[in-house]
Amino acid sequence: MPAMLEKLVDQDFGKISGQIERSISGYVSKSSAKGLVVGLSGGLDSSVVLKLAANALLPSRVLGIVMPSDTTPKEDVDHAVKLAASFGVRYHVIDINPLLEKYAEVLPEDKKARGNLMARIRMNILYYYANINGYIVAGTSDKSELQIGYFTKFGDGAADILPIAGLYKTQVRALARHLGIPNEIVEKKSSPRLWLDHLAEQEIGMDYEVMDPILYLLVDRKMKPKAAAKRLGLPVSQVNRVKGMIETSLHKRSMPVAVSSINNSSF
Ligand SMILES: Nc1ncnc2c1ncn2[C@@H]1O[C@H](COP(=O)(O)OP(=O)(O)OC[C@H]2O[C@@H]([n+]3cccc(C(=O)O)c3)[C@H](O)[C@@H]2O)[C@@H](O)[C@H]1O
Ligand SMILES: Nc1ncnc2c1ncn2[C@@H]1O[C@H](COP(=O)(O)OP(=O)(O)OP(=O)(O)O)[C@@H](O)[C@H]1O
Ligand SMILES: [Mg+2]
Repeated sequence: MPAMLEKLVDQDFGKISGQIERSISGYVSKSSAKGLVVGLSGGLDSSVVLKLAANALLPSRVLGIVMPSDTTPKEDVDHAVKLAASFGVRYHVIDINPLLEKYAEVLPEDKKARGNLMARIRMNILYYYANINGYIVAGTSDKSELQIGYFTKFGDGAADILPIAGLYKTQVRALARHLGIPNEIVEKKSSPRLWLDHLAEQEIGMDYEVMDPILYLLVDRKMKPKAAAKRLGLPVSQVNRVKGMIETSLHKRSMPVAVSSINNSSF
């Protein structure tokens, strides 16, 4: 394993999970929320968030929502349901296909927009359950996805708290092992499942094991691409590609821009 990647994943995950769990319970009590709701895909990130939430709060204050579509493999649903049941967390399974079909009756066809619509339908359902229970929504984005904008704006990117926002994908995988998440989930290739055969690393065009050290040097160490490339023994063009993804996705990590220039301070 390359040295920089080894450094990233060689962490005290007992300490890290404890810190995240205290942050979750601290925020939940400060916000007077009765609990947390999280979308369960049967993938790595949501499984880790579920476990951290169940550790941080009583499992009875955590609600998991499994929302398969026609592009969700059955084994993902099985993994999500089994995991929630093993933690004693309540869950609902809601098939979002009828909703997608209704949209398809009035919208033009587009593969990517339909995928993003899935993420936004799921967001609506999570907030519905947050509303009726007095809960808040736990998002599952990790630092890799957040920094390159690999999420649907106002879809899976919409949440009230982001428990694993400080951890790169490779670190989330290592944390999952520490937390005892089943191997069938830990070893699953990351996928948004927004269309058939959709794989994250394929769409991004880079493996997380290569991208995370680049992100670390650019984002945390604030290194210039040339220096980062030299440090990692990679072509500078590869580092620049990651830098480009960070820059073009800035709008996804910011509040909508108030383009009006009206200044009320003179009234
Ligand atoms: N400069 C700018 N300033 C302000 N807003 C800007 C903008 N550029 C685009 N936008 C807006 O952003 C929209 C594009 O963003 P968005 O709608 O998110 O769409 P987009 O970024 O094109 O697609 C979402 C990507 O995230 C991936 N994803 C989604 C969900 C989950 C996961 C996962 O890892 O599980 C991954 C998905 O596979 C896809 O590659 C534009 O239609 C426009 O409305
Ligand atoms: N079928 C689904 N049911 C419920 N929630 C879902 C479903 N698909 C996606 N989500 C929600 O959207 C989030 C983003 O998906 P994403 O694929 O990034 O995460 P993941 O599946 O948990 O992990 P990985 O990124 O490793 O695949 C999920 O963590 C989950 O909260
Ligand atoms: Mg996934």
